[in-house]
Amino acid sequence: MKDPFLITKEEVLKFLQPVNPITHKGLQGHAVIIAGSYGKVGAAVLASKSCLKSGCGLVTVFVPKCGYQILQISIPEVMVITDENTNFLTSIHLPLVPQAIGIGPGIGVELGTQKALFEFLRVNKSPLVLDADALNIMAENLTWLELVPENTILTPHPKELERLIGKWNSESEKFQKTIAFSEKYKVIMVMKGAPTYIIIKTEIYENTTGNAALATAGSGDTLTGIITGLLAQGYEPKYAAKLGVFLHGLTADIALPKTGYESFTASTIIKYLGKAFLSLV
Ligand SMILES: NC(=O)C1=CN([C@@H]2O[C@H](COP(=O)(O)OP(=O)(O)OC[C@H]3O[C@@H](n4cnc5c(N)ncnc54)[C@H](O)[C@@H]3O)[C@@H](O)[C@H]2O)[C@@H](O)CC1
Ligand SMILES: Nc1ncnc2c1ncn2[C@@H]1O[C@H](COP(=O)(O)OP(=O)(O)O)[C@@H](O)[C@H]1O
Ligand SMILES: [Mg+2]
Repeated sequence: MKDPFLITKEEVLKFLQPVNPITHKGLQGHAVIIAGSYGKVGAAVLASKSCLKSGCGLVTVFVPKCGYQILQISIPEVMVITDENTNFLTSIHLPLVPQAIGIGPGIGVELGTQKALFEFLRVNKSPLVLDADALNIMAENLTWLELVPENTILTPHPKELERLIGKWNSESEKFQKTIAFSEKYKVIMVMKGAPTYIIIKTEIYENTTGNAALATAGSGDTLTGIITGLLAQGYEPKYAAKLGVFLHGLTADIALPKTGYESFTASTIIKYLGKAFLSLV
């Protein structure tokens, strides 16, 4: 295995985009988050809130009908479109072409949702982040990966990674298989963990931020929102992935002295995103 490149503050400062003083929401990117099902609407709330707080101009969330009021009340800044179905997604139609889409947190693996994901992938042209149940569905239908745009970002945790690439017998085999997967499907693999690695074809990047406080429900859902928000702002996929994991980890490093490991939650990631951005400039 090649030595990984480190994702450090110095590295991310090379491609961090400055904010244009005369920008407006229409220039800051419109992101869509497709997430949630009955009992897991929280995943949609966390992903869309973190997406907005990554600097994106407009965020629309697509949820089953059961998520409508929850979203509208918990995040008034986010626009909501609902599926025709009540408890899970069955038909994903967007009345806009967004600059980026994040799909998967909390959507479940119902047959109707699987069909909806396939139809969505057939027509979608926007840059994409695939997470959670979108990955679980794709793992059973690997040929669908031929439908995704080049450099689509996949964000598996170790179990999701195993579902995608199969079991491994050693760390080096895990990397070999992930590299082969990234090359075969022309996708960026964010191998979440402690630490998180990003695989782009044969290149390996190792994140230098983050700590065990991130081992909490919804932590990955917020990462999906952050990376999608950065993609929508025009970051190239490789930079959106690197900056996203760096900022996500940084929130935990900044918050830890105040929250301790125990009381840090996914909402704390969102709360500290501003401080993470500020610590870069
Ligand atoms: N508030 C919410 O609505 C939440 C919704 N969630 C959604 O719930 C669905 C199920 O996701 P889960 O990830 O819980 O279920 P999975 O079945 O995909 O993953 C859980 C399994 O993965 C293993 N695993 C996870 N991280 C690991 C690590 N770092 N090292 C080794 N093993 C690891 C666990 O031990 C467990 O066996 C997803 O759609 C997800 O987005 C979760 O994100 C939790 C919060
Ligand atoms: N011990 C740890 N140290 C650093 N980061 C961690 C640790 N445990 C989990 N994380 C991070 O937290 C996130 C967990 O994602 P995931 O398992 O998808 O959560 P969820 O599905 O509940 O939202 C990943 O970004 C992972 O890298
Ligand atoms: Mg997850």
